[in-house]
Amino acid sequence: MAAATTIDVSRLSKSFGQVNAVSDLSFRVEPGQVTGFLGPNGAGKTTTLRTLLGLVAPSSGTATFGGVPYRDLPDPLATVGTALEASSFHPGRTAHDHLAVYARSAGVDRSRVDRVLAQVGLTAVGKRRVGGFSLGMRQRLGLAFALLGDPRVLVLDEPVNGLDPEGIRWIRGFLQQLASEGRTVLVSSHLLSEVQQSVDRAVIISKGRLVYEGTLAGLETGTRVAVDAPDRAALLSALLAAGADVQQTADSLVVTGADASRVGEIAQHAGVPLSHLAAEQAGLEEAFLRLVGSDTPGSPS
Ligand SMILES: Nc1ncnc2c1ncn2[C@@H]1O[C@H](COP(=O)(O)OP(=O)(O)OP(=O)(O)O)[C@@H](O)[C@H]1O
Repeated sequence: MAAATTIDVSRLSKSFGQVNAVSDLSFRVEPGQVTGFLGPNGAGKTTTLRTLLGLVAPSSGTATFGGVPYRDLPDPLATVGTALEASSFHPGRTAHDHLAVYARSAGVDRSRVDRVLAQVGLTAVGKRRVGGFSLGMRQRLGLAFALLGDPRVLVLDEPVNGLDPEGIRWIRGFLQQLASEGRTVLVSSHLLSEVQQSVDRAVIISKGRLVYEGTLAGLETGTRVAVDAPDRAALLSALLAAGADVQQTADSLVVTGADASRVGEIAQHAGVPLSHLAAEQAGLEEAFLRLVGSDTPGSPS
């Protein structure tokens, strides 16, 4: 059995009535890296994370820590730290009290409270009521909460949401530090741009299904080829007949999923002389939007 420091999602499906929130989803998250769990709003990220943490029962499949469901972990707090909802703190309590109450009920040493407040940069405001905290401060408190049991695995739902640019810079270093200590760090976000500086690997889902798992660099190397011919219609039908994925722009045809030499070959085979053939690097954001579909809420159209 794999160690309880990996996250293993295997053939996971979850339906709410007619809605298939997650469909046959499989991926693995390894220690020592920050992994982004990405997809547009409604893609199924929260449902997956809630299933992983035993808060939602799967319709089928499993979501475990090295094969062990959350509820069966021998020492869950020392194994997994979670931050699922940044705003669910009682406004009348101080940050310190929140953590102290939780530490006591969980049997965590009280000295951890000051330690985690310092780790997330909240020492100076630890005695202030949470009701006056900004969203960014509540996000930091959520992270402190997740770290209380000094867990080997961190599952963080949208921790960057609401942070200002300085907060985003801070969390980047913070997450990388946790990963460099050998921890497993899974961070969800609906915006690639929010986390692209922070993550080493990405698991991308759309409409409940896996659309990409790998490094961000690998996502970026998806090349596209701009191609044109005096007889563009003949070129288009040759490419389509060869099964290429072709889009038409004002300037040329754009082929994805085939390299320039293959596109040249198709044209030559069809006897279509070319006027233009160039490989272009698709940008990260563009590759992401292509994977998740252009109906992403809030995405530039
Ligand atoms: N308890 C529920 N009852 C009914 N439908 C639900 C429930 N929870 C989630 N859904 C539906 O499942 C789908 C996936 O939702 P989910 O919250 O997992 O997506 P998400 O990727 O986390 O999105 P967001 O970033 O907006 O939280 C959506 O269509 C949502 O409306």
